This record gives sequence, C-alpha cells and structure tokens, in this order.
Amino acid sequence: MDIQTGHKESALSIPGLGPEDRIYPRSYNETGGTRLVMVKKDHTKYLVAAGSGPLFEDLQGNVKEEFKWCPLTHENRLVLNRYFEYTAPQAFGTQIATFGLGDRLGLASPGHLETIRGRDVRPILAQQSIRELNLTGRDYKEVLDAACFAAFQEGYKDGFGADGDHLKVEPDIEMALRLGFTMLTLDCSEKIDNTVEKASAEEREEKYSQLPEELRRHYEERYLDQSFSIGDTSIRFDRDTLIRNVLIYSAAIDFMETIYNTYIQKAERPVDFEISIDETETPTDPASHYLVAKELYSRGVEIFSMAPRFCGEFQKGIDYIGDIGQFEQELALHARIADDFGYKLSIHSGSDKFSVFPIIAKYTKGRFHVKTAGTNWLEAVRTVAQVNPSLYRRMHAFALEHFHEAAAYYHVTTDLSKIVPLNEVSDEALADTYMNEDNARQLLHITYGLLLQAKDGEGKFLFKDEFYRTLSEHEDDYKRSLIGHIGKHLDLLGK
Ligand SMILES: O=C(O)[C@@H](O)[C@@H](O)[C@H](O)C(=O)CO
Repeated sequence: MDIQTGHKESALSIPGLGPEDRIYPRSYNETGGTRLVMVKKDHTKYLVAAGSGPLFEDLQGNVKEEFKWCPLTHENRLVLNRYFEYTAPQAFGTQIATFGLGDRLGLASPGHLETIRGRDVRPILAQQSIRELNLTGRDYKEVLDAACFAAFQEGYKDGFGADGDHLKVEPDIEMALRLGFTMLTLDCSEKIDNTVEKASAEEREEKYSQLPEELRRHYEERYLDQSFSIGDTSIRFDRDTLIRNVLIYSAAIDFMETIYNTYIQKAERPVDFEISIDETETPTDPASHYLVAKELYSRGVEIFSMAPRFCGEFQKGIDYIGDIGQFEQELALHARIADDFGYKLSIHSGSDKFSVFPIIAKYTKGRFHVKTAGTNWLEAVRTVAQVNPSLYRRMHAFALEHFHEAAAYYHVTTDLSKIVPLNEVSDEALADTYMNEDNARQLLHITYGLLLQAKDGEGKFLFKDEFYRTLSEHEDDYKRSLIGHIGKHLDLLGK
C-alpha cells in the first residue's frame, strides 16, 4: 500500500498491508533520514519507519524488509515526543478557549481532533479523573499515550492539553505532574463542609466560635459588612453570610493555597491550575465564588479556571435541568468574577448541555473551559448499536442489571421504568431509541466501567474485546459520529 507523501522521493510503499488495513496519511513525517507513518494492520496500529537515522534507531520495533514496525508503546510515544514537539501536551493559559474531551476508551481523540481542527478553541485530549481510571482499569500513562499518538496520527499541530482531572490527594497530583500532565484540576469537594447549609443560625454561630481566633479575624477584617462589586451587582457579607462562607469554604481555600504553593509555583513547566468546587451538594452562590477568588488572589494564588457548582442540575450525558432564567442570571455573575480576576470559568459535565451553551458563550465572551467525557463514550455505544445490534443488546441488558452499582459513582435521576424494553425495539431502531432518550443515555453513560471490566467465569471480557474490535472495524463511522456530536457542542458554544 502506498502513501503519496508529496515528497521529492517516490511514494512510500509499505509491504504487507491488506485491503482491511490502512495508512494514516496525516501522520507522515520525515526527519534526519527517517520516514515515519502510522498504519493499522489487523486492527492494531503501528509506527512504520523507513530509511535510517537517529529516529529509526531510537524507535523500538521489528525490522521487516527494511521497514521497522514499532508498536504504540509508552517508550515509543516518548520517542515521538522528543522528535515531534506537537505530539506532547502543553498548557494554554487563560486567554484561549479550551474544551475537555475525556476519552475513556483511548479511541476518540482522532475524531475529536478532526472536529476541533481549525476552530478557535484548543482540545484537552488526555482528561480522565481518578474515578474514571478506577472504573476503566486504565492509568494516566495509557491516557496520555493515546492522546499523543492521536496527535501524531492526525498531524494535529495546534497543541493539546492533558488534565489530571478531579485530583484530591497529593500522591495523585505528584503522579500526574511526573507523567507530564499540563493541567491539574484540584477537586476540593472533600474540604467543603456541606452540613453548614442545613444547620441553624445558632449552630453556625457555635461552630464558627470554635474556629481559631486568627482565622475569624482574618475574614472579619476583610469582608464583614463590606460590599464588593461584580459588574453592576453589589454583594455584601453580613455576619451570617460571612460565617456560612467561612464554615463552608475556608478549609478548601487553605487546601487550594497549599497545593498551588507546593506544586504549581514550583513546577518546571507551565501548568494550568483549575479549582473544582462543582461536585458538592452546595451550589456555589456567586458571592461565595467571589470570596474564594478574592482570597486566592490576595494570597498570590493565580488560577487557570474555576468550576463552581451551578444552580440546577448538570447531570451526566443529558441537557441542563433547571430554571434557565436563574442559570443565566447567576452565570453572568460567575463569568464576570472569573473575568475580573483573569481566569476562565470552567463548566464540568458539559456533555450535551445544549440549552445553556449559548448563555455560556455569551457571558464568558468565548473564553471558557468546558469539560466533556461521557458523551464520546455514548457516541461509541451509538456506533455499536448501529453496526453490532447483538452486542448492544447484551450491553444494555447488563447495564440494566447493574445500574444501581454504577449509581454510587455519579449523581443521576434516571428513571429506568421509562426506558423502552429491548424486546420492543428492532435492531434498526436501537440507536435512535436509546441514544436519544435521557434515561437510556444515563443508563449506558454511568455503567461504562462495569461494562468495560465485566468478565465471564473464565476471566474473558464479556464485552470489551468485541466492543473495541467493532469500533476498529467501524473507525470511520465512530469518527463521523464524534464530528457531528462534538461539533454540535462547539457550534452552540460559538466555536
Ligand atoms: O466522569 C468523570 O469522572 C469525569 O469525566 C467528569 O467528572 C469530568 O470532570 C467532567 O466534568 C466531564 O464531563
């Protein structure tokens, strides 16, 4: 099979590739006497090197008929990073919109890059939380390898990021930084006191009085009975408001400062630092967002983005649930706070929030960070439903049986009784019936880990191997599905 390289030499003709195999022409590169391209043979991808030179020598692989066939290993990914800077992740800072495209399978990034290419937004391709790693059985090396190889495969040279997402403890932060992640999302949910909103004023006073006198004085001197402007809106911290915010957020703010001073300030390269306070029971009042931001910046902590918990529901894989008028009112304030302090507003669980994307685009003035992950998993499931109905039926039935185990990891309000029974749906109607209905979307969304890890009595994967093989056989179908669906997200975000 030949690849027209547009180079003065003849086309690169690679022996041993059959009609089912493929060459990825955008991956083609030449350096120092080596010609390199990515191919897929028998549903396995390789880097194929020809010629000679340091790159040919540095890549690990088997030489056949003067071609070195190099597997997509971590070691070969590091070699690519050394020779081709665009295959390594980078930080982006606060001035350009960024879009998180968490890829639980390690298969979605080529489609993501095809979608985002040429748009005024940059992709954070390697974005997985520890929760996702635990549920999929992957690690950060694999996540970052897949993203780097995708950039090489697609010849995407505009830069991509790598987000250690929802990190809560220092060992995970150290591991992500050591592996070269360029963004850290610090999850402060376990430092936020959610009991405060349910307490009485007397109980809050009592709890507040037990805080160190120095801490109480710190906040009272700076905020008590003070008013602050957020655009045309003035916020004021009366005693009860201040006490509530100090009880809810002061430990989290100290945690943010410690992590910033310990890791971000001392990092050897730029790291985008995101604060996540979205996965808490307590919606983030704009006044609370302001106080957290004011405290951070007064302590010298500068961030890339902040993810508040918005009013309403940002549930996984479905549109916004709530009063859009109230959402718009509060988002305008959240966006203004982020703008005034110079960071970006971050929107978590951004998958499919189509009804609020125009509002987000408007008030962030197109400078945002939006995170998605589950929606590209669901597009993979949609593709399987279209081309391998038997596999989809088996996965769907398993998901129904194990849904409640998965519901422990994600907050959803799925009503299983509203999901049409499988035996009432034809093969041809599976994708439309289930991938366009909220309850079925959430059923398949949150059970991804159980589905991918499920094994039979002999230790053989029930679905995973067939799932990956099906997506490999229908690589272009999956890519088209992603381009359409993720493209809809970006179109509505004005990108
Ligand atoms: O599912 C997860 O654990 C993560 O992908 C998400 O929580 C992520 O932070 C996100 O908001 C993507 O929608």
